[in-house]
Amino acid sequence: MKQVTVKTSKTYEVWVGNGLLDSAGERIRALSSAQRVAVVSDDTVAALYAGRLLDSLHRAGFDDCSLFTFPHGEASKTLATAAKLYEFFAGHQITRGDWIIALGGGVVGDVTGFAASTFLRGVRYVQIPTTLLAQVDSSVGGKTAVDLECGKNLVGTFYQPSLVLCDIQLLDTLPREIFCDGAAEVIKYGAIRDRELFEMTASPDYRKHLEEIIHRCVSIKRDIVQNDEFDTGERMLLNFGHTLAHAIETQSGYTIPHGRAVAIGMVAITKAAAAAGIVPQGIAEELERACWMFDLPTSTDFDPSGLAQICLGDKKRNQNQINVILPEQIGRAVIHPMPVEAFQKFICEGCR
Ligand SMILES: NC(=O)c1ccc[n+]([C@@H]2O[C@H](COP(=O)([O-])OP(=O)(O)OC[C@H]3O[C@@H](n4cnc5c(N)ncnc54)[C@H](O)[C@@H]3O)[C@@H](O)[C@H]2O)c1
Ligand SMILES: O=C(O)C(=O)C[C@@H](O)[C@H](O)[C@H](O)COP(=O)(O)O
Ligand SMILES: [Zn+2]
Repeated sequence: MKQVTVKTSKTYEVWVGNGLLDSAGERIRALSSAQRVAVVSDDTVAALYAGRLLDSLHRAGFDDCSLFTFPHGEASKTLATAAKLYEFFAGHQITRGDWIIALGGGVVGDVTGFAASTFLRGVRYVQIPTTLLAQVDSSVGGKTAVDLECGKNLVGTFYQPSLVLCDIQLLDTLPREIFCDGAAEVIKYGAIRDRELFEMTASPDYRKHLEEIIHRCVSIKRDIVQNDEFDTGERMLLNFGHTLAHAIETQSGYTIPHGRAVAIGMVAITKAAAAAGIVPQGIAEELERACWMFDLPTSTDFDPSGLAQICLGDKKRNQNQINVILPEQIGRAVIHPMPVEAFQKFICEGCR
């Protein structure tokens, strides 16, 4: 079992290990005198794990627990789902003293966090991430969001969870492609901060090192988010590959999963930067090889000028400048500001 303490506007623990789902009730009870708990999940995850979570909550004396589920997938990460959550919380008389639990992947975590941050202007919530992606990345750091048709995560808040429980055993039921989506974010963490992690990712006995890998990613995220909770500087490094990824997801009508889009985004932006002479040759190929180990795609057929246009609506643009994250080497990334016109040319020429 490993533990990471995150000290931001809220201080909280992230636990990484086996068996955390069944002890969730007592761990939450140690922090909370809530009378009511609302659990939010998607249909797939609820069928697998909600029963065990509810049993654990009841054992810990939470007698008034309710469960809301929505259809799985990115298409549910919307204001419409958030609105249903508000009605559900109100209908179950959730108060500011009660707690909300997000049980699921990044979609459940992001939309539940968003609803928790806005319902009654803030109800405490716990993240119990059930995908690799959610355990290494989305459950920590307090970015919450919903998508708009025209762009990814365009509505959201910064609202830290009160506890994060990463139960590695829950990953046993993940289909391989969904596990591999998470590997894209692990590759990102290695590429921006930790060459050893990057190499560990590429090792054949990857699964044996999951606790160590999740712990390393969460620790990197903790360090970055503690320095820049509100994404005005260093935190932008966590966006390596993401501006393009978000454009790809949007262009696909959210049918291309986030992890796959991030894999394409990291490789494409690094290739474009190498072609422009901004980063050394060879890094994109190293990234590409790491992605291929997880059958992650590394290129797209979408028209680059259309993608560049969508990129300009994402969060890394500030007036006439856009911040592009680039790896100078595996293990070290930098924020490279570009004028908007130069960025469009950079994407159109570099991503063909
Ligand atoms: N807030 C952040 O910092 C942050 C960071 C990274 C990604 N994200 C967001 O996370 C989302 C992607 O998350 P994701 O990849 O977890 O997708 P997801 O939540 O859609 O989960 C993927 C699929 O796996 C299923 N699933 C989840 N856990 C399972 C389990 N244990 N066993 C079997 N099936 C399971 C789900 O039902 C779903 O169909 C995107 O919306 C992305 O923008 C947010
Ligand atoms: O926590 C962060 O900061 C990240 O950028 C992590 C990303 O992996 C994640 O996909 C995040 O949701 C992207 O944020 P956005 O602000 O670019 O929407
Ligand atoms: Zn991401």
